[in-house]
Amino acid sequence: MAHTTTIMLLGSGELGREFTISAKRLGARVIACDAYEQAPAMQVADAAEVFPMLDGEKLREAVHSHRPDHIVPEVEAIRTEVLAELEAEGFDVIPSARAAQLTMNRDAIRDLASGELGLVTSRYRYAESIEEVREAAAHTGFPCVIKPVMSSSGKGQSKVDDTDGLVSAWDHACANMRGDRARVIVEQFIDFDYEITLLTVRHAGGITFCDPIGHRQERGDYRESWQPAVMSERALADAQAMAAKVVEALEGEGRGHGLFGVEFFVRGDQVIFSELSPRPHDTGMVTSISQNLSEFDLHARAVMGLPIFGDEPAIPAASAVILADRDSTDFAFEGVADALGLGPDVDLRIFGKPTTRPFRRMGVALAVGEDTDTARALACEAARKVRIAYRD
Ligand SMILES: Nc1ncnc2c1ncn2[C@@H]1O[C@H](COP(=O)(O)OP(=O)(O)OP(=O)(O)O)[C@@H](O)[C@H]1O
Ligand SMILES: NCC(=O)N[C@@H]1O[C@H](COP(=O)([O-])[O-])[C@@H](O)[C@H]1O
Ligand SMILES: [Mg+2]
Repeated sequence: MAHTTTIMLLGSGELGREFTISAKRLGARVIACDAYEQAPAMQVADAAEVFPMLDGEKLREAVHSHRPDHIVPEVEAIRTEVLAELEAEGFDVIPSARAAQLTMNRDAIRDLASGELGLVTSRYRYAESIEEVREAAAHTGFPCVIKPVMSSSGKGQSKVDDTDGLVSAWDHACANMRGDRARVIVEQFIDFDYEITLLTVRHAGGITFCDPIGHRQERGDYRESWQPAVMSERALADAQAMAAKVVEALEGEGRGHGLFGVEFFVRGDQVIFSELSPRPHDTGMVTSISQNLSEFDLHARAVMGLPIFGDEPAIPAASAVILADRDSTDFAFEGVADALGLGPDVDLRIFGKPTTRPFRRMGVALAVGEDTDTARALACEAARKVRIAYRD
């Protein structure tokens, strides 16, 4: 009997919104979940459920009531023990409950990558008190980077130049961590030449890679990304081999299918593994303009078990973020016409988040160009033209 694929999306931000559009184009029904109403993906989904993704009871209840064919995590902070239970009951968690569990905790994924798989990473140590932070920093040396083991988008992260900075970095991490575990990773600061995200798709036909995406981060959060990033053949081959290894290791009891954003630092020909998302990556929003099938289309195909033929060559393109700078519940976007008026090589995605806060990502400008430098300049110019007009 014909059957409509139902997908339950856990987290409904900008990445989920684009994924929902891709999945719906292929005939899926999408139920978007997040902690607040009118989240970006909810505005384009078939149905919505509002509850905190860390509330295990509510999560179980929502899954049991909708009985989705696929459960697609969109944020990192999810009650992952419940995902493991649901997987054991026969639900398909994308890419697997193991992947969600390991990547939610920096210590778990780092132990796997560095310890079990032997990938090159920065020197690191964990700490659960200021005394342990001091010992860890003595091990990594200065400068070092301190991050809560549970956080994303740079929350609670600081770069520390000498022992004087350790107390405030520890306090900042504790104040901005997620969950109830006061635990940080202290990492050697890598003075990289550039950093990349390697979108890696694991699907029924095997593993395929997108062209590498270069990006620039501020405060641990991305500001601009571009594709294809120039890399030596050797560095690219090493990054691909490391990405394939870590992605394979995340399969667990699930199918392990989906798109992953694998992050690397590159210094000369040396490739250093940083972390990965078992889902579309924010820096990968550029693929909405650079690739025939975007990272969202590829994730939707991999989730739904649909054909993926191989590499998706990118044309030179870039993305630049549009950030809010204060709290507001009543605002509008100005300058959209000016941004789009820059020419046919420019496009925008306005996410439709119902409220702003300082540094919250509200939209992204996209551009193509003769080369990535031209595309970057154009995307940044377009992003600057879009302004948020606050009315409260
Ligand atoms: N050890 C390091 N050395 C140099 N730079 C680093 C290091 N760790 C992090 N950074 C910088 O901070 C950025 C964010 O770090 P990371 O990806 O670990 O944070 P995150 O909170 O997981 O972000 P997201 O969830 O958006 O991926 C990196 O992309 C890089 O620019
Ligand atoms: N680096 C992870 C990332 O970019 N995640 C994206 O941001 C949303 C949360 O945004 P918000 O904090 O503005 O609600 C998430 O739902 C996801 O789409
Ligand atoms: Mg990251």
